[in-house]
Amino acid sequence: LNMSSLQVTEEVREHLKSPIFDNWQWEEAEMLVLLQVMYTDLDFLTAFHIELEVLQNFLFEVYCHYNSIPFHNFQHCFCVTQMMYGLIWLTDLRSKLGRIDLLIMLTSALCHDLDHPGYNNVYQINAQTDLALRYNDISPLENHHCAVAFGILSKPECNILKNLTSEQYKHIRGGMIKCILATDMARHNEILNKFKVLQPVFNFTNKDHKEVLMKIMVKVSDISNEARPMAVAEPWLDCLLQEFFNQSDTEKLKGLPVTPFMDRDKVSKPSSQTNFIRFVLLPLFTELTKLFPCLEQHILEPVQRALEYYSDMERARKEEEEEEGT
Ligand SMILES: COc1ccc(NC(=O)[C@H](C)Nc2nc3c(cnn3-c3ccccc3C)c(=O)[nH]2)cc1
Ligand SMILES: [Zn+2]
Repeated sequence: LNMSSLQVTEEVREHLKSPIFDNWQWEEAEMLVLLQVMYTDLDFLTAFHIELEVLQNFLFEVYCHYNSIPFHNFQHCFCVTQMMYGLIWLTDLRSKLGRIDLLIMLTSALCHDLDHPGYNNVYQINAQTDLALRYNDISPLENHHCAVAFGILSKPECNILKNLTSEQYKHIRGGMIKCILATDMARHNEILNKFKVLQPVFNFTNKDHKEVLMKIMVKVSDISNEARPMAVAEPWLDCLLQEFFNQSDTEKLKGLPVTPFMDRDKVSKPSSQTNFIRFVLLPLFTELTKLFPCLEQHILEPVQRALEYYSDMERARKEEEEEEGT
């Protein structure tokens, strides 16, 4: 895999900074080069003395540790990292946070679902898997993703952090652990409520304020598919439901409890998505937009359009059912 082969045009570099970037147009090998562009364009290589070859080894090793499953695969990793990259430029975070915090956010996005098995925490705990056993039922997946990330970084040829001071390394390790563990949706309300308290009085020099914002930015990037054009977002929902249905099929086979919004006999795509957008996405994106008003047009409005799209679909389906019922 010759990473420097693909010459990235200026136009692609600019497009890479926008939330309308379409992942479905790109091969995985090209995505690896685009990830390399993100690290170089944010000046991480010069700032942290990262050798290009070590970055390429790191990115390739990350690529190898994502599994070929319907949703939580390397394409999802790329989307989340690309959204994080876009948000950093759109909000001009480079002028508000230190470069080391940007490195934490981008690398957390890149690593946040490493080696995801396609079965969520509820399954891990109910099925008493090795991961649930190892992590005592406490965010088993997110603990695993983070441990795999630092397993990769422990290899000298992949260690992009090797030329940092021990102070810097401690700060990055602590930040990545907090940000990756924050992607457990069971903690969604805990983290959003903390941000809601801080947002009106947000202080970019306050350590605790910055920590909550970094967690929110990784969370927003992680579940942001619906902020992309519908042609890009809708296939992601099909992939997600495929993975959820695989899990609920397995749970039924094993006699384990089945999560309602994962049950292929119960889930309707439009109604589950309207609920998700209304009760999870919009409150989260609205709060972040209060801190960065420029995000209104880039992520809030697309999500509001997505809500209308799925609400119309839901209404049409209901009318069809009523006609069939008569
Ligand atoms: C509070 O914890 C929750 C809340 C909602 C959901 N998921 C849903 O409501 C449904 C299945 N929809 C949904 N879920 C989504 C999306 C993006 N990521 N994502 C997702 C994927 C895996 C685990 C959790 C979530 C939220 C999306 O666009 N839609 C899953 C966990
Ligand atoms: Zn994810």
